[in-house]
Amino acid sequence: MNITVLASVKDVNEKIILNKNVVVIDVLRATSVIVTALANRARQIMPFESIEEAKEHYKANELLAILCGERSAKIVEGFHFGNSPLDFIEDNVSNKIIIQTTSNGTRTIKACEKGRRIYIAALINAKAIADQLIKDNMGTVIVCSGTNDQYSMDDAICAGMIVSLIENKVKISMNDLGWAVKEIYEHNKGDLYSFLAKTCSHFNLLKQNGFEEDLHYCLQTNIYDIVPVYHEGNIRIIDGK
Ligand SMILES: O=C(O)[C@H](CS(=O)(=O)O)OP(=O)(O)O
Ligand SMILES: [Mg+2]
Repeated sequence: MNITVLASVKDVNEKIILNKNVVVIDVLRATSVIVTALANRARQIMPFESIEEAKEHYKANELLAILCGERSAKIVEGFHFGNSPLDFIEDNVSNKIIIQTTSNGTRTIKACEKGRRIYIAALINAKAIADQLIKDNMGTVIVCSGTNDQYSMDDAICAGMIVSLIENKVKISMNDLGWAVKEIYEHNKGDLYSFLAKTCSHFNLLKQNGFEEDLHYCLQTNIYDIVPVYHEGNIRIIDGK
C-alpha cells in the first residue's frame, strides 16, 4: 500500500489527493469532536470553513441542529458549543445535526473534498481507521491539519500511530514524512501527554487556556471503533460501525 503523509492543510492539492483515499486528522480538537459526537449518536456533522456559512446553514435546520466551533480556541459568540469534545455527550447531541466550524480541522476537510473517500481520524478512533485503510488497500493520503498552516505534533503522532498499525499488518511504501511520524509515534507512545507537553505549542496553548481535561481526553487511543466518512457536505459513520 502506498501512503503519503502531509504536514498541514497547506500541502493539500488536487493532484495529490485525486483518486486517493484521504484521512483528515485534527487531534486538537476538531476531529476528536467529530468522532465523539458521532459515537454519541449525533445524526451527522456538517463542517464549514466560515462562521457565516455555518450560521446560514443553522437557520435552515434550526429545529434539528446545533452550532459548534471556535476561533482562537474560544467558543464563537452565539454558538451552542465550542470545540471541547467533552461537551459532545449523548444528552447534548443525540439525533442532532452538528454544524461545525473551527480554525483548522473543518478547513482541512473542505480542502480534501476531491479525494476518493474522506475519512475522519483522531487518536480516539485510530485503530478503526487503520483497519479500514487495510481493508480498502488503496493509495492513501493522510493529511495532518496542522495549526495555522504549520506542522503540529498532535496530528503528527496520530498519523504515526495509524501508519504504525498498518505497517504491522501489510507492506507499505511511504514518503519520508510518513516514516518520520511513525518513528516519532513509536518512540513516544508510552507517554504521549509528556511528549506533547514538551514539543507541541498548540497543546500548551490549550493548557494555558484551561482545556486540560480536553487534552487528557483527546490523547486516549482507540476508545471508539467507528469510521466517520465525509461525503457531499456531511460526515456520517459507515457500515453502521
Ligand atoms: O480549538 C482548537 O483546538 C483549534 C483552535 S486554534 O488552533 O487555537 O485556533 O482548532 P482546530 O480546528 O480544532 O485545530
Ligand atoms: Mg488542531
